[in-house]
Amino acid sequence: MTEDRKERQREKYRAADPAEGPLTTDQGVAVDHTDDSLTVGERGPTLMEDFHFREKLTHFDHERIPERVVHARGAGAYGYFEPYESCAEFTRAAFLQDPSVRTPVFVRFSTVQGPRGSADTVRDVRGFATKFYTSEGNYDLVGNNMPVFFIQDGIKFPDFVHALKPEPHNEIPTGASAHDTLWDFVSLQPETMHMMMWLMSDRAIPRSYRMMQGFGVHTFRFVDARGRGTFVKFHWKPKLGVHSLVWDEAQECQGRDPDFNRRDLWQAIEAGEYPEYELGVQLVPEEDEFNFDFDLLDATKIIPEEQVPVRPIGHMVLNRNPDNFFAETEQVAFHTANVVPGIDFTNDPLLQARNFSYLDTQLIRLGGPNFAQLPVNQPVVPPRTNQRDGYHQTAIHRGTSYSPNSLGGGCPAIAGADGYAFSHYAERVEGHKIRKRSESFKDFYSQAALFWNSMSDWEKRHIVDAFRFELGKVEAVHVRERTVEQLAHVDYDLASQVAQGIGVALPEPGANNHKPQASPALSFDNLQGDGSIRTRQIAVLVTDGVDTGQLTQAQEALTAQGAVVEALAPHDGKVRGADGNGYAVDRALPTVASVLYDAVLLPGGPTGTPDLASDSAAMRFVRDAYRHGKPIGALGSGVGILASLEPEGLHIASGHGHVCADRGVVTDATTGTASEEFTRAFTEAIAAHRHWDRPQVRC
Ligand code: HEM
Repeated sequence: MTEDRKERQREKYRAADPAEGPLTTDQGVAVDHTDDSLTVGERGPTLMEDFHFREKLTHFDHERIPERVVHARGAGAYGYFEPYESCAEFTRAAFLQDPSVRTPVFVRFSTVQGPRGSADTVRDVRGFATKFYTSEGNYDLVGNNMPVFFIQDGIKFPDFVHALKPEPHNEIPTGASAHDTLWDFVSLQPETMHMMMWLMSDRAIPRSYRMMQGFGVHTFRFVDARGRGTFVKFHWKPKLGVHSLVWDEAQECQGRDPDFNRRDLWQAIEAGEYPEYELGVQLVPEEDEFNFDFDLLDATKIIPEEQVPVRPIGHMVLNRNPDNFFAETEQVAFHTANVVPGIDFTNDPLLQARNFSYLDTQLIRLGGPNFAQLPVNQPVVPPRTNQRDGYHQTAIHRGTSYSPNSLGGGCPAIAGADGYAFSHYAERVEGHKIRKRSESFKDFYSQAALFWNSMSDWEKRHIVDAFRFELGKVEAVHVRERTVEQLAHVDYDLASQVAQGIGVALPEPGANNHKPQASPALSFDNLQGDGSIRTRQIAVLVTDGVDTGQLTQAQEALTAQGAVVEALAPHDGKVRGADGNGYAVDRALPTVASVLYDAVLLPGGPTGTPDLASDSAAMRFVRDAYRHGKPIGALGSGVGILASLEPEGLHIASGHGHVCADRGVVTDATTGTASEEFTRAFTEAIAAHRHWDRPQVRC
């Protein structure tokens, strides 16, 4: 660990500088003792007059606030956003005008269903909420890692969330969607089908917050300086590519490291590997509003990228971890209605509901109307409002607080219509007051089918497995059957495979008359990123007798490319290399597992590495890495360890050359060095992330 990192480690535990003075009460009175309460004699009762004791306990008793009603578990980071060029052509938003202007941001990633203390790697949507502290006030882009939503109208949100959340009688399951009430709702509300396809895909188990997309979901509106509107959909794309876990691994991760995604984000930023995302927009001129076979106001629909390409307009870098989780990540308050001049709403009924809901819920979650004064929520431009008083008011306002006002300038002036002020887009609307879903919202299956058709074979396999897992946990047989009937409207083959897995009758082919269209941009195969292996976690399994020269060579080659290499051994401390020298172990095998790493390397040694082959944790590590499609490298006698798993079905290519590579397993049994050829082949295997076409292993 570098000195700089060590210092940062120390810094995060440092409460206050002792040189600044002693411990005090809330009133600033110095305390002489904080470990024993004031009692009558050594064994007597505690005295009421111990104000330090009472204050300390009282404050502790009031430390909790309500968690978010959804998206309770999250992780946040600060950073900045820079546009690539001026976007004046379609928006007047100040932070999108000048490439030399950096706008500070705070981002919170989250899961939706589980409580604050639930595990990270559950099957769920991930929130991706960004607060831009712009020169014209705060703009919040409150998105998810999936571009569509479950419902079309926000009035269904309480119903949907009640169905999704743990069931009311026993509060089970935590952080999971595999239960009766959710699937009951889903099977009765077919507008959910498109989103359920996304939720059953690997998008719902991202490898890292740094490796997932983000979407604004709704169609918003850009407004230029002349007041002209353009429809816009927002996309975040991670520089490292889009990568996911596999379900079996995600489940094990929930136990091995419930903080897996949170830790990953934190550690990458601490290591200076700053997550980076490109912001892209799909732009639709207002006159083209009705040129699509779906409604732009329907949040259960995407605009296929092949139809309207995503135009990159800027990038965001996250480069600072918060200092205090509660103060920043917990108290941050995002709101879809926090917009700035140049960005406006559309009549999407889901968006309209959100524009009410966030502020409303934050009034209770953050205890009153003054939470915009919390440091993480404060705009960089000083607010000048007529809002006064209320719980937790920290400002000392002077003067009057009403308008119009003639008594001495106590009230801020109103910016002119041609000033920088926000003025709502002057959309013309008219109609009768009715409760009715638009006919243009009623195609529930075409885009669910589009998503399915866009998947590669391995993605389809994972989706079928996910449906089988989830519905297999549903007790009510009629709910299973009804869901399969819905799936038959999406794709009959999909429905049949699911039906077979969950033991229900095959449905009649659905009235499915959508054209077999695909959008290649939706497949993981086309979202691989820049092909680098930066920040990938590589485990090297070592034991006494290892060839330290070969090990160091491989380690240096991988770290030079930005990968993080950790040596794991059956015990902590050091292993004795074949040359007699000690080699430092990073972690003991019993404390870790393959699910916490992206790839594994087995170096060899002149006398072989028999200890490893007989270590059950090490062998399980290799087996799991193989099952989960992870890259595996082996050198010299390390290849023998892999070979010992061949009877279980693990496949190793054999060839005439030194280096053999097949479906992410890269070996070189003939040499004692990590040659350039080996390193290149292993690096390519890691960059591909996973290798799904391997034969199954028996274990
Ligand atoms: C496109 C659909 C939606 C997306 C992308 C979305 C996204 C998010 C995200 C990312 C958060 C977490 C914010 C944070 O990190 O603090 C959140 C929280 C929340 N969402 Fe949504 N949401 C959607 C739909 C809705 C709807 C329809 C409603 C209600 C009508 C709603 C109500 C809430 C509430 C009440 C919270 C908790 C906010 C807080 O306590 O600060 N959401 N949502």
